[in-house]
Amino acid sequence: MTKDLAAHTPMMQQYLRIKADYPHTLVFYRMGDFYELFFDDAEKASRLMGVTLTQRGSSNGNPIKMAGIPFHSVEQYLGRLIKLGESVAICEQIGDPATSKGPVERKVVRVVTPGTLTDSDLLPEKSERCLLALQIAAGRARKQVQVGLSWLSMASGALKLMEFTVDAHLLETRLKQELERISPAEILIADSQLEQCDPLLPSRAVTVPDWHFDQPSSEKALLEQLAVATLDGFGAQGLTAAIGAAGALLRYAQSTQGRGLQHVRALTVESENEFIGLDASTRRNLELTETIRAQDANALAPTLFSTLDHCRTAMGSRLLRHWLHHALRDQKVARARHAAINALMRTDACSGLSATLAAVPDIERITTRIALLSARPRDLAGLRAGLQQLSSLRAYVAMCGRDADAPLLGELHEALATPVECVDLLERAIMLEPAAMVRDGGVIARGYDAELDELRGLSENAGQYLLDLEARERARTGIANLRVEYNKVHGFYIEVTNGQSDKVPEDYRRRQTLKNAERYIIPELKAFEDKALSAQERSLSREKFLYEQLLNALAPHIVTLQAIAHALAQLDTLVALADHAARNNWCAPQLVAEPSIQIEQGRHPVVENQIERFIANDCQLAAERKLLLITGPNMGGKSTFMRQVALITLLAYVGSFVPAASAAIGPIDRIFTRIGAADDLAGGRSTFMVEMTESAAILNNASEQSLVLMDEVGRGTSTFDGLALAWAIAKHLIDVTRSFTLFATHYFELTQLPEVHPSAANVHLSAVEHKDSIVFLHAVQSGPASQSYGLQVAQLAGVPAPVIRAARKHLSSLESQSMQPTPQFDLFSSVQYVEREDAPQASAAREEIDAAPEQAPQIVVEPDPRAQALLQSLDQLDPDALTPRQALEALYQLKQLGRG
Ligand SMILES: Nc1ncnc2c1ncn2[C@@H]1O[C@H](COP(=O)(O)OP(=O)(O)OP(=O)(O)O)[C@@H](O)[C@H]1O
Repeated sequence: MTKDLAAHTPMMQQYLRIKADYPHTLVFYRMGDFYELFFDDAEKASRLMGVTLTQRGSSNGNPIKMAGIPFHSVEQYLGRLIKLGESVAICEQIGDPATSKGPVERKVVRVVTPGTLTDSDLLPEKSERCLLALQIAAGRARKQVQVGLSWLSMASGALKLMEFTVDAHLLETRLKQELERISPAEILIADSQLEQCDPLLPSRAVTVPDWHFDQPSSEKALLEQLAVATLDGFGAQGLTAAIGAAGALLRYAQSTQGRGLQHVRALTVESENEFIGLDASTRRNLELTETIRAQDANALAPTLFSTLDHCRTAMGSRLLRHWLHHALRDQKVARARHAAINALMRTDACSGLSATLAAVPDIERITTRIALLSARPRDLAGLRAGLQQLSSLRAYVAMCGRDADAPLLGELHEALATPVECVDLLERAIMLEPAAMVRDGGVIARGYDAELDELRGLSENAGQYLLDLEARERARTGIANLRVEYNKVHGFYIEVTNGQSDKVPEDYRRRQTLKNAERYIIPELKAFEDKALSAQERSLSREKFLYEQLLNALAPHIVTLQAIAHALAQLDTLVALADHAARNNWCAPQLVAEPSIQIEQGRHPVVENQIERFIANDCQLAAERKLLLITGPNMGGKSTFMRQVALITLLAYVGSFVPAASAAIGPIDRIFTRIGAADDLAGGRSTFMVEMTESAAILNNASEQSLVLMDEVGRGTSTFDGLALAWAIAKHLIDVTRSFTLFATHYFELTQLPEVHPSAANVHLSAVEHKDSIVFLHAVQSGPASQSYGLQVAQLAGVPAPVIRAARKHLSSLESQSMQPTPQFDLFSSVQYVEREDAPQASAAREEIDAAPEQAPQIVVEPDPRAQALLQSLDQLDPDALTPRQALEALYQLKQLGRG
């Protein structure tokens, strides 16, 4: 279409020339009050936005397909397109239609892309949207690759680099892990890397020419951007691949904004081992910020983030989300946060802080918009209001004894000093309640600029002036019905009816003759007209000028404002964590040097708020006890227990208090989970394949300081294969990786492992059978479980009675062939029930103890008449219907029954 430009209308020629620079981007082409899209863009837009596809004449003999949207609703359409991963180039009229020959000059003023958003209407409030550039190079050693990453949150100005070397066959897993952590909204790669990278990336990447990744020019661009002479101060020396990526990233980011990025002033280099490693599936399994079933209706179910997010500012919520995904291995950082939370909880500063923080707007994003000159008047009024809260926030922080016990609060106190000059400027310059748009006027405060005040005075006082003039002229001429008026065509005039025209003075000059009247002008009125007519226009343009000047005057404060925003975010997050800890009775964890995960009375941070009575459980792991084999019935609480241990460990390193009576956690480098059995049909991997891939990653990467959760490994294949694999995996974790491991299984054979491996121990989740049903006690007890209660659980789940009956029949026939038991049945065959005086959950609960392994498998069920009578009596009791006295009597009766 573009080949033969001359054959098109001049307007289409202009469009096609612009479109040629944005072949993969939808071009919103401004035509008066509309943005219009043409040709393929029009078709795509009509499909994606549901707008009508029409035609706009023809060009070069072909009809021009067109779709248009009104300019005032552009944000709404942009929002929809960005959500779908599209980018949009906004092309405005920049020439003056009055003086243009041919089509008005147009230019793309910005490109809106998913990874470079800064508009408050398009950005999610509580999460970051970042742009990431990626470069893969050959590693120094054979079969190794070097990966350079650079990412930028345009909305906050945070620019980061990371570089790592990895064996080529582990590239995919490793890259996925980082991408899941960083979660970029848009990825940039070099043209020549598309083929290699495409299968590794979660979404389609944007490609740019290879030379954009050129290292020397990228380094130069980075030095210029950061206004420094060397990158050494940031620890970025020698990160060639990552620096190349940063260069491409900055170039792209600048081109989308159509201007420099004056808010990108610092660089952070992240190292591979800085954070507690969480791979992609672990982040999901632990439901940190998304539920496992994020795609379906359960998306609204609570996550760790949604449970903890009592933040009062969006900055705090974003930081909390970041902390949950970036727990630092360094215990010092977490300890400082624990101390700050402790100090906040000691006083009643929290409620005052919460209330004050609620009045603070998103200073981080406003600062970015100031830097990009896109801040709106209400952004500035909000910023002013937020900064005015700083002194009272500081006073609350001071109440918490910031120095000795909680140096972090001391640092925040310092960072929250009011930037007096900046606040003063905003107070003087911006009206108390400014208009939404500068173009509407009513933004700059009175007294800020004498010229503006005068112009405003002129247009505001025009009415009074005209009345005064009318009165004066009536008196001077004696014409009682003389009127001073205005119309658009003739401007101001003095109207005198025909009967009075002989009284008209010399200095009146005729402007217009009507049937019954004459209209005149006098020099004074003419002078006023010149001034007044243009006053409003001039006052609007003066305001616009002053506003731009104001944004420039705020530029030197950007770094300070960013620091304040960061301090506010930290304070808000700490207050939210303190608040949650106080409300839910969480404790301060101890981070210790010894290998240990010792949790007393631990709870699941999310589930404890979901159900009425959560049973707390201990977890004891140490150098000499590193693997717990967890058995127990389905629905018994195994997964919940394992997850809660992982979450408590992670929360301790995030710097939060934890849901437990006490917790002592040693150094942790990674947390791995192999939980659930999800098919990866889209990725072409079966349940078992996913299970084994995840297990392989764990066995290859876990260390002595890793925490590993293994849930029913091996169940995706045949019983014997599964058992054999589970056995071998558990042994490897005990002997080779020596990681802290929670290993839930239904294979009874595995419960023998502790006999040969003293660093392994058996625990189980208890349950009791009652009539044909089952009561889960959810308590973790030592020793292996004895029974699966699979049929009872199936019955609870609504499996039809005939199926349950058939299963029961089949089960007994299998059990009677106990000479050749399958391992699965072994688990439930060598049990006997005995009654124990100290059973903790209920006097009628039958505790299981396992028979010695060498005993022949047999089922010895001794129906205990006392227990049955007790259960029956308990069953008949309705606690809600009893008076206290009746309850006491019932208790005596039960006691009596128990004695037999
Ligand atoms: N400690 C607890 N206190 C109270 N309720 C609990 C506790 N742990 C788990 N539950 C409840 O029991 C249900 C089942 O727990 P969970 O999924 O952990 O069992 P499971 O043993 O892993 O089951 P399966 O073997 O079928 O996967 C949970 O949904 C929760 O409501």
